[in-house]
Amino acid sequence: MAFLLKSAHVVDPVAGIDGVVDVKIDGDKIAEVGENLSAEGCEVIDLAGKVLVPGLVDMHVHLREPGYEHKGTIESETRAAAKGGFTGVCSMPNTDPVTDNGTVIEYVKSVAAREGHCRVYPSGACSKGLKGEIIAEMGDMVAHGAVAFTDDGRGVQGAGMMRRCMDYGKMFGKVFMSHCQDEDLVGDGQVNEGVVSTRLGLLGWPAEGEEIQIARDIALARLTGAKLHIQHISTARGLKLVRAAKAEGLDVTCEATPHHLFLTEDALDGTYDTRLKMNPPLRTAADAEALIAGVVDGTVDAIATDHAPHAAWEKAREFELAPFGTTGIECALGLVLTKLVETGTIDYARMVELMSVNPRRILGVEPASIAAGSVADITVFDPAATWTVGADGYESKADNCAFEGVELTGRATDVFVGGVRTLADGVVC
Ligand SMILES: NC(=O)N[C@@H](CC(=O)O)C(=O)O
Ligand SMILES: [Zn+2]
Ligand SMILES: [Zn+2]
Repeated sequence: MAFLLKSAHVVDPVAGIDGVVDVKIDGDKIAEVGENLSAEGCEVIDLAGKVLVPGLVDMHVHLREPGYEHKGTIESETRAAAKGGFTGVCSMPNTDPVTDNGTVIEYVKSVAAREGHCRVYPSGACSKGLKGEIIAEMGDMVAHGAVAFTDDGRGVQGAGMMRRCMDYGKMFGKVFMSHCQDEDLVGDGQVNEGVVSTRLGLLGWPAEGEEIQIARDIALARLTGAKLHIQHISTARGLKLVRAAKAEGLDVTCEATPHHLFLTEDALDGTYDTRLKMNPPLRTAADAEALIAGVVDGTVDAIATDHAPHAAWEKAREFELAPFGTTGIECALGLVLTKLVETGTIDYARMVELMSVNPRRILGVEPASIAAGSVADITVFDPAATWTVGADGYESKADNCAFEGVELTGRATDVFVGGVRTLADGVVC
C-alpha cells in the first residue's frame, strides 16, 4: 500500500528536518520526502496543520498478558498505545508466568503479532520469578527477541545478585533497566515520606529507598561495565546521581514518567485517590521541578509512561490495599505537548528525542527516521486539538489514570507502523 502524507509539519532532529514537506510511504518503508511529491498510485492523506514525527516508542509498559488479562491484554493495551500515538512499546516481565525464559518471550511476541496494534519489544526478567535469587535464562530470552533485562515491579534486592546478573548478562549487549526500590527500607510505604504522608496517616516511602539503589546500580555498572537504565526516576537527588554518572562517562541513562513530571504528592492531599498510588510514589514539587530541568538539560533521556493497568475493583479499595500503578499511554503525548512544548520548555525536536529517538537507541531496536529508506514508523498529531483525559473513555481495559479530567491541547490523529495504518483520524485500526 502506498500513502502520500501531504503538507504536514515534519520534525525529525536525526534527519535534520523542521518544516512542511510531503512524505511518501511505499510498502513498509518511506519512499520519498520532499516538496510537491507526485500522488500517483497513492492514497493521499491531507495533513495540513498537523505535525509528523518519527514513530513514538514507550519504553516502559505493562501489557499484563500472560496471566493478568483481567487488568489488560496485549490487544487492549497496544490498542491504547496506538490511540496515544505510539508505534511501539517495551513490555515489562511481571506477568504470570513471569517473562523469564524464551518461551514466554515467544508467547508475547506471537500474541502481539496476531492481535497487537503496535510493535512490542519484550523485556525479560533479570531473575527467575522476579525473586532475585537465580539468574533468569538471559541468553534464551535474547535468542527469542528480548531487548532488555529488568525485574520491573521489583528491584533486584541483593547487590551481589545484581552484580552477578550484570556480569553474566552483559555479554548479550542488552541494557539493564532498574526499578530502584530497597524493600527493606521502603517496607509497606504507600506515599512519599514527608508532610503529606504524615497528614494522611499513611506509611512513608522515602526518597532514599529509591536513591540508595540508583547509587548502588551506578556503582555496579561501573564495576561490571554493563549498560544501565534507571526506570521511572522520581527524585532530585536520584537525578543528580545519574547526571554525575554520565559526566564520568558511564553508560547510564534514565527515564521519567509524565506523572512524576507533572503531578506531586500534593495531589493526594485530602483525596486518598488510589489512581495516584504508584511506585515510586508522587514526590515533592521540588523533585518534579528537578526532573523537568533534567528533561531540558538532557539528563533525562526518555519519557516513558510505566502504563500500569489495574481492574476497577482492585483500585476501588482502601488506599493501603489498592495496587500500585497508573495508566498513562493514552495521554502522555498530550501531556508533553501541553505542559512542555506549548509552554516553551522544550521544542518538538527535543520531544522527538525523548519519545522516539532515545527510547529506540537505549533498547537497541531499529531506528526510525523521516527519510527515504527508513522503516515507515510514523506518528502524526494535531497540536491544536483540545480534549479532556477520560472524557470519551479509554481504549485500555483499565481506567486507573492519574490524569483523568485534565484538559490537554494536542492529540495523536494518525499512526503508521511499518507502513500499516494503526490509527486513522483518531480511530484505532
Ligand atoms: N509502577 C507501579 O506502580 N506498578 C507497576 C510495577 C512497576 O512499574 O514497578 C505494575 O506492574 O503495576
Ligand atoms: Zn517499576
Ligand atoms: Zn513498571
